[in-house]
Amino acid sequence: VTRILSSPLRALPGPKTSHWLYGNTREMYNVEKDTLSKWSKKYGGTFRYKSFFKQDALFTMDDRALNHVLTHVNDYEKPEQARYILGRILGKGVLVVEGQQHRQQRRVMNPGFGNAQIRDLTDVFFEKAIKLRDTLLSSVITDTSGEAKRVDIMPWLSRMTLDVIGLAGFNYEFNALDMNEKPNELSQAFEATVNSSEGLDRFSSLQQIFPLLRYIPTARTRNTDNARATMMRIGSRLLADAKAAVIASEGGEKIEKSSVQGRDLLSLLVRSNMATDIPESQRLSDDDVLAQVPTFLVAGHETTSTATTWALYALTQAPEVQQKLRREMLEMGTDTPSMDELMALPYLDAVVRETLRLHAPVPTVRRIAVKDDVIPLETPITDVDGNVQHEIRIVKGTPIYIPVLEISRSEAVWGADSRAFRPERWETIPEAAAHVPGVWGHLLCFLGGPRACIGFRFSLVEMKALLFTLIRSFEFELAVPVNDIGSIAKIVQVPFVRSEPEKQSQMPLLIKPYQAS
Ligand code: HEM
Repeated sequence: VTRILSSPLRALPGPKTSHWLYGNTREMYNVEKDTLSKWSKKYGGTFRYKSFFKQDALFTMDDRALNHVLTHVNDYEKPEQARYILGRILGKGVLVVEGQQHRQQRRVMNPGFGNAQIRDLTDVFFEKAIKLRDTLLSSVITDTSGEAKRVDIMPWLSRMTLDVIGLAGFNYEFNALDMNEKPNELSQAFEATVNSSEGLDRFSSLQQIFPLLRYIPTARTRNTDNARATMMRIGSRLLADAKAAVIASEGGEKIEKSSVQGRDLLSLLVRSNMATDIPESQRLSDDDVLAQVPTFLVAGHETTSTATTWALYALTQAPEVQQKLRREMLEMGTDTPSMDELMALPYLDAVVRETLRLHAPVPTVRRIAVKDDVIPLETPITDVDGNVQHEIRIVKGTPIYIPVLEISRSEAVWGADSRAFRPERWETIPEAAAHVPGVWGHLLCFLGGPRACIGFRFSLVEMKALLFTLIRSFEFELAVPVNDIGSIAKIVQVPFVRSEPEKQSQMPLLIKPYQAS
């Protein structure tokens, strides 16, 4: 109560509270209602909202404020509820830990995600993209009459990125694209954990808010525990393999070039952890290394497949862009360009940027202030008493809401047509976008600062390999009227069909093989 009465945010403009327990949080996550855009027009880019139990919280789109929050990682941590849910699935992986532990993990992991390491994985991206293309051609679009076929592309892209993260992440074959294979043990375990955190029921939501309730076991928690045990068992085997391969290669044994072993993220992590420039005290324990296996799965699988799903959707709505992109890529006389050739295609690059600007898979990020602080502002605000404020005082425990997607769709930054899909806009980047504190592309889709997405290069090359392969081989149209497509916030923001809500997420496309005229 004292926190509510003494909150320095009380003088900031902001919406009324709609619920004693949830505050404004439920409206904020309802993407369909476009609430954030309405509120930022009404109250400005920085305003107060109410979090759980009507606690004052800060929403900000201000570059300077965001830069402050994202770079002071010791003062702004992930909310405990988010860490609790992720931690139950991942253990103490890099997505979950904070402070010294996080710095230590990032230090050992960073070398695995460099340009050279991703270059070495490009053949895996193409192998699986081509496998997807061939499976679609041979088993899904079997009609030879040239008629387009309706296909929900989401599960296909999801299988492709699962296969990629398995192989490139820890040298494991999921064979998710194999029509004849049953889902294997690891993919079943992974599905079980994701399903148990998706669409949380009321009791699980309450467990997040009231930690004591977490001690009450439910069917959901038991499922998660079982699935986690399976992931850990298989992960331990993969870790042992990775260690053996690294030791063998240090001993001069040659690893066959066609094998992924030794190039996958887990092996690179093991190698970096053994490197002589890492002091003994800074090395990761086996448990810490193991926790990165489900971390890679959660962080690197649906994110990239969802982004690619939205890219295909956007291309169906801009047929001239789809054609121009296809022309650029067909000019390259190979199915498997090198990473450098792929990354040098200018229009493909603009299409990927424009997709991640309009359809950032992670639309919001939240943080909690762990101490009292003063946040500087680029754009001063006028509070409800008429005072102009150049900085904002906040107290320990204040939630901060970073509206990743709202910022990249903002008219103030991207102009009056900010909600239109127009890759050409990337030829001249507006001045207002230059200061967005993101690690990539003047966007916050991969966040910024020391906790920015470690896998952003990995996902960009993977996404481009997918688009390169699919757009050269197929023509895509939307199978339902465009107004029927909505989006819904799950772990990532996914599309669904409004007239078929029971099917949850899907992206029905009409697909036919491309034939040059
Ligand atoms: C389009 C695809 C992707 C998007 C949009 C994306 C987005 C993000 C975002 C927004 C964060 C910050 C989350 C937060 O701090 O609250 C993040 C963190 C992370 N991402 Fe990605 N990601 C993508 C692909 C990948 C891939 C392919 C991998 C791994 C192979 C990956 C691994 C990670 C990891 C390990 C973190 C935690 C980093 C840390 O806390 O230090 N991501 N990602």
